[in-house]
Amino acid sequence: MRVLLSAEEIAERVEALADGFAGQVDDGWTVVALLQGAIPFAADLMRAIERRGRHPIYDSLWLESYHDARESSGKVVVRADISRAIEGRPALIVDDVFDSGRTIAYARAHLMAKGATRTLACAFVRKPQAMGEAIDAIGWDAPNDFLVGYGMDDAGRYRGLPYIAALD
Ligand SMILES: O=P(O)(O)OC[C@H]1O[C@H](OP(=O)(O)OP(=O)(O)O)[C@H](O)[C@@H]1O
Ligand SMILES: Nc1nc2[nH]cnc2c(=O)[nH]1
Repeated sequence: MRVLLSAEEIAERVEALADGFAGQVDDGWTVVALLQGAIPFAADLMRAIERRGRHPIYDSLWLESYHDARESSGKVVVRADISRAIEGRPALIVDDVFDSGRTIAYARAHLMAKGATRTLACAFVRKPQAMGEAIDAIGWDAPNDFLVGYGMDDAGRYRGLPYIAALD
């Protein structure tokens, strides 16, 4: 395992993202974390947003396309939907990694179909193949490795690593 981004570097980047969102994401917004991978990043980002005096609603949407594989199945499946009405509200989608872009594109379409007024999307990590795909904010541009840590898993393992590493 090669460590690529330390816990300290992650924390600095989360604060910078929260600074960027604090002017936009007010109490009328819903923050939607994409399970399972978004959990550590969403927890850090929500706390950073709350520290800036903003109190959006928190919800989560469980989407899956990789299962235990290192390549996307190409098909996004909803395992569990959001728990509150999103109709008439803007949503900030939060995910751990933006790779093909398929998961976030699906989440945007899903929330808009349920009546969200607009979506912003944020992933902590962007992989090279997602360059040019639609995303509103990212924390870090990663190399083209298979990554683990800070929410990212290998068959369910390593999600709790406080740093991001490449698996060789
Ligand atoms: O941009 P993409 O190519 O769609 O890849 C990104 C998605 O891949 C992972 O989800 P996964 O299906 O592995 O579920 P998980 O969140 O439970 O790990 C990750 O959490 C992102 O949601
Ligand atoms: N764990 C993990 N999940 C992903 N989903 C899309 N890209 C990745 C990656 O690099 N690592």
